[in-house]
Amino acid sequence: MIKVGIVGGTGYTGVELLRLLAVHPQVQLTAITSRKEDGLPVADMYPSLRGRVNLAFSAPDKVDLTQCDVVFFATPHGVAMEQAPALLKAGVKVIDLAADFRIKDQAVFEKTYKIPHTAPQLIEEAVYGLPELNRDDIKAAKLIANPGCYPTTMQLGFVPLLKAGVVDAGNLIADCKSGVSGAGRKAEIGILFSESSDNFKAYGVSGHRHTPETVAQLQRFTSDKVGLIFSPHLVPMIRGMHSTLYARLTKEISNEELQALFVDAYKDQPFVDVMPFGSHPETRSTRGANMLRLALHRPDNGDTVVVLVVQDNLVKGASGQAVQCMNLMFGLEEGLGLNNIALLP
Ligand SMILES: NC(=O)C1=CN([C@@H]2O[C@H](COP(=O)(O)OP(=O)(O)OC[C@H]3O[C@@H](n4cnc5c(N)ncnc54)[C@H](OP(=O)(O)O)[C@@H]3O)[C@@H](O)[C@H]2O)C=CC1
Ligand SMILES: CC(=O)N[C@@H](CCC(=O)OP(=O)(O)O)C(=O)O
Repeated sequence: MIKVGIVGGTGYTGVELLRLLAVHPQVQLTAITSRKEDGLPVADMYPSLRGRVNLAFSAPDKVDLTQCDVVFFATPHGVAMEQAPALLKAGVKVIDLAADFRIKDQAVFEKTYKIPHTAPQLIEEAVYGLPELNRDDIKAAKLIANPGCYPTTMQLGFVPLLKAGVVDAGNLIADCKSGVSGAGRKAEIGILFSESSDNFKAYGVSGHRHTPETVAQLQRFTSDKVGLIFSPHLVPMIRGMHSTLYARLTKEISNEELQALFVDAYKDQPFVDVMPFGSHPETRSTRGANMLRLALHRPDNGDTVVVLVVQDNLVKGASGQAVQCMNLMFGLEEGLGLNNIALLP
């Protein structure tokens, strides 16, 4: 059994890890931290875990995380970088759901996140945890930088087009919508029910911290310079993300050939579903499931390809993806504990 620790067990991605790992056949939950809820039984806070998780939250300084085989950090940016060096030295694998190790250029990281990097020596060895594009490196990794939720949709939607060299890499557009749980479980005016329900707004259009992460990753798949306009929106639902991606075609290509690029790219990927050309994927078809679903369109058979991508921001966009990485790191079947079907309706 793999002994698992979770730092930040009370947040949305933390409790989503608990939901997935409580029924994972190869996992023994060993330590779950919270600074505010030290001593509180996990199931008292989350009754859906009654009878499934018998641990209590512990303050981070009261648990010895080196007894774990792997520690997930479901914490704000800047926490994992403080603790990862000692854990790795003790032979513990680390999966960070935050951005501490996602960006290889330290100066870009510090400018984007406005915090100094305290473990720059680990940036190079960290592996970007997107299994569909990095599977072999993840298998050998000791430190995983789990991708952001928006970047997961943008990469899996754009990469087959970039790899094939059929679009203008310098003018990619991503119009994305996230459910409110994407902002985490915290008291903030903008995510109060009365502010975010019956309302719809863009944010971060002049610059969002997921742009540098996404551009750097997309750049690996083309020799042309990548340019990306990314417009995130907050949509009044709890879970779910819908990204509408636009790219200008630069080569003669039929719709069948376009579709074949995606079918080929993802035919062996259990957690990416390429729908028939012209479909309209819904966020609820991924709710609670580790699944990213996409479909291609070509309006009026013109020179723009539109890729519609949906996922659950907390599962394929965060905790499910992290468990997928854990399975690969420990030589387990990639889908272990991740094969449930989305809730419908
Ligand atoms: N929500 C989403 O859809 C996604 C989130 N992410 C990323 O995952 C990470 C977690 O997000 P989310 O679950 O939404 O966040 P939340 O705000 O919901 O939860 C944060 C958790 O971290 C703990 N925590 C906060 N500060 C510290 C600290 N200094 N040391 C130790 N623990 C701390 C909190 O508990 P306590 O204060 O009691 O210690 C809490 O359990 C973030 O980096 C986020 O960007 C990535 C993809 C998607
Ligand atoms: C709705 C909402 O607020 N979403 C978050 C993204 C959540 C996520 O993936 O972010 P990290 O890079 O922080 O891990 C945001 O836009 O900041």
